[in-house]
Amino acid sequence: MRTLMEDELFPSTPGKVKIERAHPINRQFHRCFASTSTMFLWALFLIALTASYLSFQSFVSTSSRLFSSSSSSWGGLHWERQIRSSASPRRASGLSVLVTGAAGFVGTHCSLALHKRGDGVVGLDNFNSYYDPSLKKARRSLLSSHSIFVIDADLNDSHLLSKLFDIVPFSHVLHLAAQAGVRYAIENPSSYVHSNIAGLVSLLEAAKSADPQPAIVWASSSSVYGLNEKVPFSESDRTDAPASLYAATKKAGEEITHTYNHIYGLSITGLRFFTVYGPWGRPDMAYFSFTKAILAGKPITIYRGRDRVDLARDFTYIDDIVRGCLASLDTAGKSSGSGGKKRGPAPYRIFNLGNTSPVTVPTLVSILERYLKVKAKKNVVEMPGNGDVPFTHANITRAMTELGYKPTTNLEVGLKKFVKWYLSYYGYSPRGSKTNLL
Ligand SMILES: O=C(O)[C@H]1O[C@H](OP(=O)(O)OP(=O)(O)OC[C@H]2O[C@@H](n3ccc(=O)[nH]c3=O)[C@H](O)[C@@H]2O)[C@H](O)[C@@H](O)[C@H]1O
Repeated sequence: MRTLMEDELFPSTPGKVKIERAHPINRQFHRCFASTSTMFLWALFLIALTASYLSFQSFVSTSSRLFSSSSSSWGGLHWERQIRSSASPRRASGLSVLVTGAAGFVGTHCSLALHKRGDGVVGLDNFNSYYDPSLKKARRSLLSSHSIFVIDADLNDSHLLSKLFDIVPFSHVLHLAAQAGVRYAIENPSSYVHSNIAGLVSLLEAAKSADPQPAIVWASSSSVYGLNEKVPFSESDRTDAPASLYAATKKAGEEITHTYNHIYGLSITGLRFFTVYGPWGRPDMAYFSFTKAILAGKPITIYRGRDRVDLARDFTYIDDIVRGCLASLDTAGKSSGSGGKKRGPAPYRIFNLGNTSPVTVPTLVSILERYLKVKAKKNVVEMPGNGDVPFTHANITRAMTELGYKPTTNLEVGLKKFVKWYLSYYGYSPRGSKTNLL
């Protein structure tokens, strides 16, 4: 449909317009008027373009503020000096590693282990409020007491990432930053897209353009096996039936990293973690939230599968996972490209990092009851259809062969260490009297 303005400017039938001989001054006036109105239209167009750009920018910065608990600030000579110093290895042929999600559970443990053996480590974390940020800040204090610098910024800040790779020729990235949690995806699906898809691509873009390109080791998840019924789960099993959006974004991550390996020659290692637990763990996970509730005398909800079958997980202790992560970094193989250009093929690997001995959820609860010396108030309900899977069980043959991975901590021993940490961190005295509530 033609608009009024079009009709005014471009008459449909020439015969409709009476052509008058105009006076020269009149003609000039008309020409001038015509060019002024064209300029006016262009000006309008440019204003509209600028306005939409500015509103897009403000949308981007608003959403990144929404996803991050604090506005990040970075830059300056002092800041760059801190980054360089933290990234410098203290041993010959040491690695220089950017750890994303460094104030997270696995990120903190890996950063400490890398630093301990003399590698350089720079951390990145957006300190979002998915779970208590004060725990993340406490982990950061632990890291800074070992001179490990953690930048407070979001993965989607591409300016920051490219600046970081300009300042430091990182040999490796250990990418652990993610929106975790299987069931929370029902409540906040976009947070999974923001971190696990957009954030991942933002990181890979920066890494592929870096010179040198780092090797990437990153956290996928056992959840990619979804409704797979073949046990134990092997890396070659099908992973095209995810049960949650979390699982789907991790599976997408495996495909996305594959394209960056294929097009740009980035060395990629994806690690499928199996329900990792331990000291400094995640408060949203069952072993942690059950501990809090049991000590507070509150009931816990235990999910049960179809036909009253108990759910089971291949719970894997944090120290075993850390060894698997470091072995992955050590054996990663170099990226083949530089500055965005592929120069040859690069490794693409996927490993299960599990414990190979699933334990049921009621057994987990009974171990906690024993260590906490408190009986749990149990509320057993049928597993809701919110993304959970009935069981997980890792085949770790590939990780054993190629990484020398060998888990050594069973759930009994691992939970004992967790409970000891929990009681001391949250201020419970040895005799059981609380000095500081959660
Ligand atoms: O391996 C993974 O890739 C994932 O592991 C972890 O997921 P899950 O294995 O689901 O761990 P977690 O929540 O501790 O529930 C454990 C069991 O307790 C059951 N469960 C849970 C809560 C509850 O209230 N009741 C209950 O019975 C529940 O049904 C389940 O059977 C990570 O959170 C996830 O980020 C991802 O890394």
